[in-house]
Amino acid sequence: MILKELSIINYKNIAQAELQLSPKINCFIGNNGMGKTNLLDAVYYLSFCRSYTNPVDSQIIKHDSDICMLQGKYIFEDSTQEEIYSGIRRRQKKQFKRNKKEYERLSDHIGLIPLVMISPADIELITGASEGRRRFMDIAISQFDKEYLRALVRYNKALQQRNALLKNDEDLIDITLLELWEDQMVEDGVLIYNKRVEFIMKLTPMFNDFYSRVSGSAETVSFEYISQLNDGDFKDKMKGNRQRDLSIGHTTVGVHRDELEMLLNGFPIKKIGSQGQNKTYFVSLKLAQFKYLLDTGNTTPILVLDDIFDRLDSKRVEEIVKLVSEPEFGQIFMSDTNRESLDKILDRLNNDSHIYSVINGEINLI
Ligand SMILES: Nc1ncnc2c1ncn2[C@@H]1O[C@H](COP(=O)(O)OP(=O)(O)OP(=O)(O)O)[C@@H](O)[C@H]1O
Repeated sequence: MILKELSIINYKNIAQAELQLSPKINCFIGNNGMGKTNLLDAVYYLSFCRSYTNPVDSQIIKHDSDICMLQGKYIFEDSTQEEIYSGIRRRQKKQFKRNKKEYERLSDHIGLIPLVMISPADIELITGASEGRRRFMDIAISQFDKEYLRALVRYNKALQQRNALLKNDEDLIDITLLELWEDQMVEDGVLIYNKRVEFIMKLTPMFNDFYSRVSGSAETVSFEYISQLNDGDFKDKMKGNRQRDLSIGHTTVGVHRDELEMLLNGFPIKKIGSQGQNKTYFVSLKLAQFKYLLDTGNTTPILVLDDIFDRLDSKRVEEIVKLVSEPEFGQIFMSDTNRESLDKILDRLNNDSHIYSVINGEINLI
């Protein structure tokens, strides 16, 4: 599937843009702070109903405006078209429409326009808290598995409710209600766990393959899915921890505590990775996510590469360029600050490409 036309009004510093996009490569060039990431973020928004960089909708509306609008026209492999619209007003519920019809739930949209974004902010996957690594799994799986997304929404709600009960005085807690939320958490938690196990199992060889191709096999990498559900029954654990949870005031067992341990040459990459190795790691992880989505879904996802070549040596850049120019990669959006380096990359890609300049939020085809 490709994004054929994109219209933007008041998205961050982009006051207005109307773009007819290339089905293959779209490059956005400009100096720092000009709006390249904002443009790529708008493309991301139309897939996920939220910004990649800022979860607060009111902050994505251009500073001096009250309304922001995004519209994308997509064409699928079987020639069907989808028109996706989002309107965001300050202090109002956002509108999100598919072919002029408003979604009842935003989660219904997730997966329709699969997309993988690779950005410098992904360093958080390595250096940040475990929440970011769980979100990586959740976003990746939710794009092709509605059952997973629904279970995740129910699990999080049940967790919130259980935690709210646990904050009460122990004598005042309604145990029947507590058990009700626990049963819900167990039912959905087991489903989430099983799907995460399967996802990681299939993702691992793809990740290893990408990493060794990009790095020229210079390092060995791995990751491990760590969950309290790896051993023992979740229901028993939940019951066994109840007294402890009551005294602490929150739930200490469940898939909301899962972790993805990332290793480089057998050591935690968080502690020993160089900037280039970290970048190679998360780029390979995201490329593996792309491949997984491609193999699982029924349309080629959009790939968005925000400023990813910085801090990589020329050999690694060349390998990534070679990889994404393979036919299985479909439409690509990328940004860079340097026209010369981008030209070299495009020469090698030898593809149908559009190059745009981005200056203070104005976007023009060069
Ligand atoms: N809601 C908003 N309204 C107006 N401008 C905004 C808003 N949010 C962010 N900006 C502006 O957008 C600019 C940042 O744009 P962006 O992150 O896209 O830059 P970039 O071209 O990717 O730069 P870099 O090369 O440094 O990554 C900043 O000048 C910032 O002030």
